[in-house]
Amino acid sequence: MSQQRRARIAVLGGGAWGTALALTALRAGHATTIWARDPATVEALNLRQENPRYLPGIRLDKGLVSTENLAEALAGADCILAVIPAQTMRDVLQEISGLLPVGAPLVLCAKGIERSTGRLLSEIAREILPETPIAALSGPSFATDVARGLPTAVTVAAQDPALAARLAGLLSSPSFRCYSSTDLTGVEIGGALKNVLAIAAGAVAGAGLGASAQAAMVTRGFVELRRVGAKFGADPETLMGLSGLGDLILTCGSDQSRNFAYGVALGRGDDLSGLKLAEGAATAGIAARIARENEIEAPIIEAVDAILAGRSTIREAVAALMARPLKSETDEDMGRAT
Ligand SMILES: NC(=O)C1=CN([C@@H]2O[C@H](COP(=O)(O)OP(=O)(O)OC[C@H]3O[C@@H](n4cnc5c(N)ncnc54)[C@H](O)[C@@H]3O)[C@@H](O)[C@H]2O)C=CC1
Ligand SMILES: O=C(CO)COP(=O)(O)O
Repeated sequence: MSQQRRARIAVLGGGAWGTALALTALRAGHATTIWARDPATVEALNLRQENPRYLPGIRLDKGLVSTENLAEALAGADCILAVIPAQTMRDVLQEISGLLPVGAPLVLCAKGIERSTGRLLSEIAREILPETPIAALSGPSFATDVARGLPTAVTVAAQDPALAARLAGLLSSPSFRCYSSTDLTGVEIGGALKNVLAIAAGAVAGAGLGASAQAAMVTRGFVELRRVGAKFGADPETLMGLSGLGDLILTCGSDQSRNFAYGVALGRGDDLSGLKLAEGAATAGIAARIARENEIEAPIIEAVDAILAGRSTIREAVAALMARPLKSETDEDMGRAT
């Protein structure tokens, strides 16, 4: 679908990804307002075309508007992008309930599972905003790459195919290509779990266990992602796409990934305080619990949880993974087999 008319886009969150997505919306020709709660960020965005706290060193395009006032950001919006950390999504959705223009879709752009409930972000959104059309945007996309206008492709998913296609058209621009999907669950699961697996891959790298171990960890981690996805009813093809395998490839091998960097620090035994947002650290525990409760074999996700909770060291976890009973590589309980 081609690009659509000039719309009003409200972006909730003035962090790295919120700013980058606001730039894509602007470049797609839309009037774009960022709601940020930090006054210094609002001022920097409005007056200096920069976001020194979250996107240092990147000069932003002219035309972005930012406000601390939620009602002002949402007034007249045709589409809202929610770009705050997954664990804060519920609070922010509660704050915006009552302020949303009727019929305007909400696009969830965070990657995670709610730690306290095990809910996907779309489930939380439906619970709090039952009248609002819900979508999700996910895929391999570092904020700095997107902000710099480097070519990027993502998936925009909504259960309603017309909505998914409309949003993909709305948000696409020459450097930002959105594919549409109706597999909202699959797109969300891929984005949430790849963060946990990026921590695992980073930990292997940080502990100096070698590139071969890292490749094995990512590959077997992907098997776990597909198993969990199958349980949630995700389409296996979605998980092979941008929001699953694509994002896993990106984040499991690049220091640009905050989750990978978090894993590297973990593997080296460095101090973890002061590191940037690593959503996988918040999702690991609940993902492991979901796997256990549904009798899904997910030893890597469980190992990340155990390491983060201090129940295991990385070397113990890797030794345990290597000592698991031998089995067929393809004899798996996944979408393909169920
Ligand atoms: N940075 C990236 O390259 C990408 C990030 N994402 C996802 O986007 C989400 C946000 O990530 P980033 O923007 O990169 O994080 P960030 O750490 O750069 O920014 C987070 C923003 O959320 C705000 N925030 C935090 N708690 C809040 C609350 N309770 N109420 C309102 N605002 C709050 C912060 O003030 C900040 O503006 C995450 O789920 C991440 O996985 C997805 C794709 C790419
Ligand atoms: O999700 C991302 C890229 O697609 C960003 O990854 P990190 O949150 O690990 O930096």
